[in-house]
Amino acid sequence: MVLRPVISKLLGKLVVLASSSPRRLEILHNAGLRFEVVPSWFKETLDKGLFKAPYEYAVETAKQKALEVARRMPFKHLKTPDIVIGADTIVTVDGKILEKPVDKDDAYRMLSSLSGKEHSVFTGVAIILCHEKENEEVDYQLIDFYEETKVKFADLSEDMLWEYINSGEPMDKAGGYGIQALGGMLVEYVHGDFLNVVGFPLNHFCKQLDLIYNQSTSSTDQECPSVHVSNSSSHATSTSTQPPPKMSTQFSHSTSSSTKRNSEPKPRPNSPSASQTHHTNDSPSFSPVHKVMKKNSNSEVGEGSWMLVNSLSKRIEIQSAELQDPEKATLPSTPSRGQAIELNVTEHEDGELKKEDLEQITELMDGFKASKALFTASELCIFDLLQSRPGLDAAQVAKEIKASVKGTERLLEACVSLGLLKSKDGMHHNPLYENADLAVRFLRSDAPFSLRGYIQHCNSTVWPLFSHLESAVREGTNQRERAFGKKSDDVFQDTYYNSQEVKLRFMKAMHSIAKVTGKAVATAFDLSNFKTACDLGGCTGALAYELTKAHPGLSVTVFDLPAVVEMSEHFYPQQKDNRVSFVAGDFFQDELPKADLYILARVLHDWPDEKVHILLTEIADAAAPGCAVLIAETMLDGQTPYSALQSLNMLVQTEGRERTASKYAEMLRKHRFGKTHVVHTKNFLDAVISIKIS
Ligand SMILES: Cc1cn([C@H]2C[C@H](O)[C@@H](COP(=O)(O)OP(=O)(O)OP(=O)(O)O)O2)c(=O)[nH]c1=O
Repeated sequence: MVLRPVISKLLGKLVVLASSSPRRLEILHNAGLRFEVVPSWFKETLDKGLFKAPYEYAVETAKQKALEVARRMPFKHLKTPDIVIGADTIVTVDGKILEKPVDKDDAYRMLSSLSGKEHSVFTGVAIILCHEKENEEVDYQLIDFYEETKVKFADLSEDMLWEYINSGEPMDKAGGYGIQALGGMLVEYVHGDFLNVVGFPLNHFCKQLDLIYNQSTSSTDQECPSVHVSNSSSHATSTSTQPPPKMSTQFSHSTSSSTKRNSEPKPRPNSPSASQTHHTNDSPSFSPVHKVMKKNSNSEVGEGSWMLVNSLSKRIEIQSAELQDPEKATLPSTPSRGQAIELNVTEHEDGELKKEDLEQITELMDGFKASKALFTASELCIFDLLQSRPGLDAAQVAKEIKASVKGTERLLEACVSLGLLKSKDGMHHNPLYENADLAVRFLRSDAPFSLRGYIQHCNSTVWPLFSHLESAVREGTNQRERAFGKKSDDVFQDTYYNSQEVKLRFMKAMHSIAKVTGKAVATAFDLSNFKTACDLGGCTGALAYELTKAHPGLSVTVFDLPAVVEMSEHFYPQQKDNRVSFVAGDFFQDELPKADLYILARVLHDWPDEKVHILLTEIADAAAPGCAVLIAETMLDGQTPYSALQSLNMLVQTEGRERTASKYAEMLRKHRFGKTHVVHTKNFLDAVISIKIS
């Protein structure tokens, strides 16, 4: 069994499947592979128009899914994987690419277009071998391929179609069907790898692994070998980049155009055959990144390695530079950035820009309008009004909120466009409004996870501060004096010791975030070894109550400023959990309560490094060996806008910043904490725990 010899090569390696597909997980698990699952955050929005053949889109998407995880893990998970596997499955018919249907009508459209026809299913696969070097630089070896399987559907009646669609099965599957389940009833024949249709071409994958681990001339443990051109039924073109002088990053790259498994390899009309690829050494290749395949001087076609010069490698060069140290990453010269930026905007032959080309930039430019529409609707209590009285029209809403009909109408329509409200035709086509699911769950005041407090804080405090962002960038300081006329070196003394209304509003904001994130943080790690915890800056106790709920043997002391503690019972008047107590104090001034576990949730990001070290020194002095620190923050990962924008937020509001997990680990190490682990909770916050060593 070709996989058996390969498995032994993979044992002891950290293999990561960058996929949320249960089918892919099952296929690889059943084949005996042991791996971790880290779903990719890559948004599958590559412009299909940039690709000459459908499978190239699948291969590029698979690459980007795998690359995103390979880059993120050192930050988010504090570990570099050895191998990351990404995959993308698409269905093509009549030259169109069918991905997962967006709704039932889309599924109907897809399945109707497949009825009675033979179509192709392509799965692109990317394998990234990560070689971490002693100086923590990471060499990536990129191998990708695709597999095509032909599938023929029977003629499908309308009843059959809708019965299948209403089963719900189509919704998370490319082409809107699952051949391995009910969808099998639609299929007359399959030519090629069945598992490839389900989502992962296992056999082709095994052959690639065999090439990498059993046939390469040098072990992958030492350096990146070029992948040999295989003479099996697949054609493969091996290319490698000359590592850029300052980076040790190397890429070898093979794209194999697979033919049907049991047939003689033969070029197909819509895909490059090996000879075609070799001969097109200067035509723009099919990837959205305009690769120019240049044959280097001494290599013969098909034998040697090809010099791959493209903004893809430049873009990955930017990324691997970030891996070293985000603070020091310097982007290469503008041309490659220019190329990287042009990826999303294509000039068509006649020079006009198509709407979808501008969507991304328009969304960014309009983002602030969407936020302000949400904040305004929340301030005007529109979500609470429509929760108690759904089905009001604009005039009725305007009357209740004492606003103009004209303005209320515009605001309501904007909220509908943002998915916050729903509308349906009333009398004389007069729209009637009600809360959408998002509003019901997060925007009404009495929702269990209401974010209304945080939204009020954003509208009243963050928004005015962000309007001075340019000054904050120029000066490197928060903008409280410009926005509120108050010079404050201590945000909390200022917030908590001025008007009661400001103090309460801020606490409501912190409370709403803690309510939404509390359970994820409280359950991120097994805390059964700890009996007492001290939640420093624990505010209303929202996290403390989640901790005692999740860990029956744990008692939690919330340690916060006197002005906060006196207000905390306002948030839990009926609370009778005697394992949560409140102690007033200032963690920079006063002695910390003794505890086995010290918790810092959204605290350290408020302070500059030097203040963080003062606090960690206090904790290290109070904590005996074996005690722990649990930090809950959004970890900078160079990928998601949320953490980067949060760091801007800290710039305008405080003297603090967001940090990477590895930065927190490094700061903790200086205070004799080690064995640091991080969990990405898929919520606003990630959690880091570290044990006192001495
Ligand atoms: C055609 C076909 C697709 N599929 C599934 C496989 C994939 O899960 C899905 C195609 O969508 P993909 O985007 O390839 O994968 P995914 O979104 O499920 O997971 P991820 O992106 O995180 O890797 O369709 C079937 O399960 N059966 C089928 O017959």
